[in-house]
Amino acid sequence: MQSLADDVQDALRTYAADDAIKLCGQASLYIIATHPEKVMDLAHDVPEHWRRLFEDASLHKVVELLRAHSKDTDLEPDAKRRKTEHIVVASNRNHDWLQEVVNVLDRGLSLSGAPGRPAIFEHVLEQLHQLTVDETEAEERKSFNLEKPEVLVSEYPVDRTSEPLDLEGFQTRLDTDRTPLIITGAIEEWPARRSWINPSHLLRHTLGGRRLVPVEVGESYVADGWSQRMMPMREFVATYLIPRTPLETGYLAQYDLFAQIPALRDGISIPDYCYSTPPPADADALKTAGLASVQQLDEPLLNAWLGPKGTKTPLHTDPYHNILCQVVGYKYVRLYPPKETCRLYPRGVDEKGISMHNTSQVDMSQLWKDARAEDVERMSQDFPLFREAEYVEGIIGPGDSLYVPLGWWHYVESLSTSFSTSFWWN
Ligand SMILES: O=C(O)CCC(=O)C(=O)O
Ligand SMILES: [Fe+2]
Repeated sequence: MQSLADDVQDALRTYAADDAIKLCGQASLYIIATHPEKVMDLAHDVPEHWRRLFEDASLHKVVELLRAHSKDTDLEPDAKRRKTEHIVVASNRNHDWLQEVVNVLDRGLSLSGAPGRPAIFEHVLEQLHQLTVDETEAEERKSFNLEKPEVLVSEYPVDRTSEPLDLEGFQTRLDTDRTPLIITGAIEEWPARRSWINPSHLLRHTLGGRRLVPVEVGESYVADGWSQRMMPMREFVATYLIPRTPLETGYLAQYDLFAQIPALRDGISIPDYCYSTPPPADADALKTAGLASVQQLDEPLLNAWLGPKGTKTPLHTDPYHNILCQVVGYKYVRLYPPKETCRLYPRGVDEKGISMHNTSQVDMSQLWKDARAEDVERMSQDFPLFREAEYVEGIIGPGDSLYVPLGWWHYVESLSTSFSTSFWWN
């Protein structure tokens, strides 16, 4: 690891003179090199030049850790044994130097956004990938719970395509009909349809599961005790995805995992539908989406949604059209048109002052499956108009893509382990 540390150190030396000195003065170089942790603790949520310092401090810390590790392994005279030792030490999770390095890299990446040195981060991550690619883990031999749910018999099913739909066909439908649609077979060619089924694929492409990912822990984002935590992918997989009955729900939700892990991005592609021209949004749709007019996106916004059976995304709206692609597992979806907003009881501003107008007060999870009479009764007392609201519902399974028009309210609950990708566009 000495040579990787040298690479990073050299790269920092070459560029630091230009950047850090210009932005923050000569002393900053000394400070980030000698006190990287202190700078990293300070540099949250701040202007770019501070994020640049955070970035460089993170890389200096990485140099320190790599050097310390190579000193440890230098005690071992046999170079060949030393090489394998990297992997053995790395697999000893109680003393995992690699995890320490990855923690620093991922914190550096997520908090700074790597504004100045993405290539150095990429280089280090690629080298570490080579080191971990042969590791095997107990989780790798386990599988996800992908059992097929019972068929949903509904009076109000979401429309479903009966034959393949190309961009032109989708555009024609958009021009005539503004309702949700389940499209089958559109993502059959995605490599992700085959690879994401295996926990081993996720672990292999996240440095043996060491990459840190944000996980929402708790029943749903409006439930008491809900929190967000950064944790290694391996911990997320072992604690929340593999057990049939985990102690609590953990959901890697609405997160651009593909920007962080480009190897996963290779498994999918942006559906052509995102390049259609939606009809001008009607006033109801804009109002429910909290918009005066549509803000044009240059490119679709990608998000990963990875979780066990039982994740619940409360009834809400988004200010975009959406193609929600179901890659692995099953989800129940229920959708209400924008004109029903007055029957859906949007929330107000929460205790932290955050606007929750795009989220309904109605707890759908108690109302659709195995609903208890007393919950339904309480709900109709608290929200008397809710029962009258028109909706459509359905189950999306592996290979399905759900079109959610802008401003439509949607509730989503996973019925098995599930991995979906959403593409927000307009
Ligand atoms: O899949 C989910 O849990 C929610 C998806 C969603 O709300 C979205 O893609 O906008
Ligand atoms: Fe959504």
